[in-house]
Amino acid sequence: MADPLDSDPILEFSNVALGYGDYTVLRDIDLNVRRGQVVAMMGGSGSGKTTLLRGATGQIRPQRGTIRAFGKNVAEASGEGLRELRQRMGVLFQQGALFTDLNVFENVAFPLREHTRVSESQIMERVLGKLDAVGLRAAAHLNISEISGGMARRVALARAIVLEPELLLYDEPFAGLDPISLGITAQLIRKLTDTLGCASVLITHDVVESFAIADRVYMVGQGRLIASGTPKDLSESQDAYVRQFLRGEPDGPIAFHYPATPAFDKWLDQHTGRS
Ligand SMILES: Nc1ncnc2c1ncn2[C@@H]1O[C@H](COP(=O)(O)OP(=O)(O)OP(=O)(O)O)[C@@H](O)[C@H]1O
Repeated sequence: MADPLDSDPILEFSNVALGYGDYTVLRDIDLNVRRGQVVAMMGGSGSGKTTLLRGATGQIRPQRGTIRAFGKNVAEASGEGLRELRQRMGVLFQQGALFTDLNVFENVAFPLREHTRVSESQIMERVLGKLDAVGLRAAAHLNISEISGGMARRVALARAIVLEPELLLYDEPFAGLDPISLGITAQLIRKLTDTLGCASVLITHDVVESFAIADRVYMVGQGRLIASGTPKDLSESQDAYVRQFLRGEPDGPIAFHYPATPAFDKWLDQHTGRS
């Protein structure tokens, strides 16, 4: 197999700043994700992980720099171009919002019915194939109210991969899972990345599970990229932020207090009459 490092990046951030209005959440971000890789984006609460994901999908435009997906500038894509880019990405949100009025099979079939014109027999084959990949082939007929939270996560995963995306983006895939479901989900993400030959980006707090499957880890904090490398590189890092995060220590450079912003100062002025 070709070395994935020789291939063009599927997702690439070059000197990117991202934020909302005139508030910059993250600056100077350089990262890339290649075919076959599982990449974990880590950082404390509010450090900007979801903001990175929004940048990758084109939901927000960078304040500076360039974000490319499949070689195309995401910020310049609109209309049909953006739809096409998004079809090549499977996004799995934390609340995998399944349609409760559809059964498991129809939930997974939904993107195929919506975006393709494949025949019913092909839909049957593809949907059962994807449900099989997540271990839920025999749950196809169940209603959403009849499945557990962990199973719902896997149904959402089957739905995210049914169009065979080249890039899978997961927002907190391990949040709220019991230890067994957590391990299963992590191994599933690794296996699907390998068998589909896609790339997976995980936004996560979970050090143990993501380090077990990631090829590369990016850690954000204090408004920038704090560290990047293999899980081993990060485990051996002497950086105080990285060490505090990995060890879950309460004391260190990761601030407990949410930082004051110009928007907060303005709000406070308006509400206290402070000038
Ligand atoms: N739509 C928005 N408008 C303005 N500010 C926002 C918006 N969404 C997020 N932010 C701010 O951006 C910063 C980063 O938020 P983000 O959701 O990216 O963090 P996160 O690392 O994903 O956090 P968590 O792990 O707690 O989900 C926070 O300060 C947040 O208040």
